Amino acid sequence: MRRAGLYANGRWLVRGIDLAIAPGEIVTLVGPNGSGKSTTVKLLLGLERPSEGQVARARDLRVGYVPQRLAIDSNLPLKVARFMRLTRALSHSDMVAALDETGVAHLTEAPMRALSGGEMQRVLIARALSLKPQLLVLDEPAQGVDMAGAIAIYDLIAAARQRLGCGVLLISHDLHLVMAQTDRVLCLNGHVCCEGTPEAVSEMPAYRTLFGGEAPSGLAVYRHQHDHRHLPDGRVLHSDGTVTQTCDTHECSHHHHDHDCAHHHADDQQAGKVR
Ligand SMILES: Nc1ncnc2c1ncn2[C@@H]1O[C@H](COP(=O)(O)OP(=O)(O)OP(=O)(O)O)[C@@H](O)[C@H]1O
Repeated sequence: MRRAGLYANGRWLVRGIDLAIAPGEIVTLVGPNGSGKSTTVKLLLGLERPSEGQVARARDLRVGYVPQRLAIDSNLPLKVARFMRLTRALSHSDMVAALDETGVAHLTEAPMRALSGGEMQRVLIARALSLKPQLLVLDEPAQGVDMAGAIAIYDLIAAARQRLGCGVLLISHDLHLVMAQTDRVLCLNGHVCCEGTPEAVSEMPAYRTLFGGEAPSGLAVYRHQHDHRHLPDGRVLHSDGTVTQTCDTHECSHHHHDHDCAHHHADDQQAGKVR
């Protein structure tokens, strides 16, 4: 989406949102309550029409969506197997494979209302994955799940991304946990207030102002080595000995942060964006 905004009930809910998700990329939206994360997702999925700007999706894009919560009538005797096939035809073996991928194949015959919070999330993710989505959208998938469970959920999302090569858009409040599995973070507060790799964003003043004490100080998620360093004259020395004028990473090249990109370019090499 380009410069997308939504105006409703006399105010802008979000404005000026630039967001693109590449196949195989995990993008996470973080931001305080009411900052427009769900609204951004609705715009992206076409559930809301932008009041300004553009939103475009690939034609016939298969989107797997994991909603924030599911209202199930607790009196309804709905089994997991039935729930998985409620809205679309799915062979038994595909259903079991999807449940197996998220570690809940043993619950196929269990009633939905008996599931724990973590099991419910895994069933919802399995249902989204059974579509073989090209884009997987998850609204707080580890909500109400303890820390070990949340880490496991983010790990299985990363594994699914690897297997399917799908793009992933996550909404999350688990700043520390989700960041280890994220290529790029957008911090929202009605607009995109900062953006970049998790390491870069966690150090940005705008992010730290928004999240205050909640913000992890210096993330322990340095998954990749710095592969280049900035020479005193501003040029960039790469690990293979070549020298270029700029680091030319995504986060350094395309936008308007008032930060010095030299400090914020840790790991775009993984995403194939360097040079
Ligand atoms: N259809 C709508 N009409 C008017 N206002 C809306 C509508 N949908 C959401 N809002 C308002 O827009 C703002 C952003 O809401 P949104 O749900 O996108 O935030 P969020 O970042 O997802 O919040 P949370 O973390 O609490 O889920 C809120 O103030 C909300 O009350």
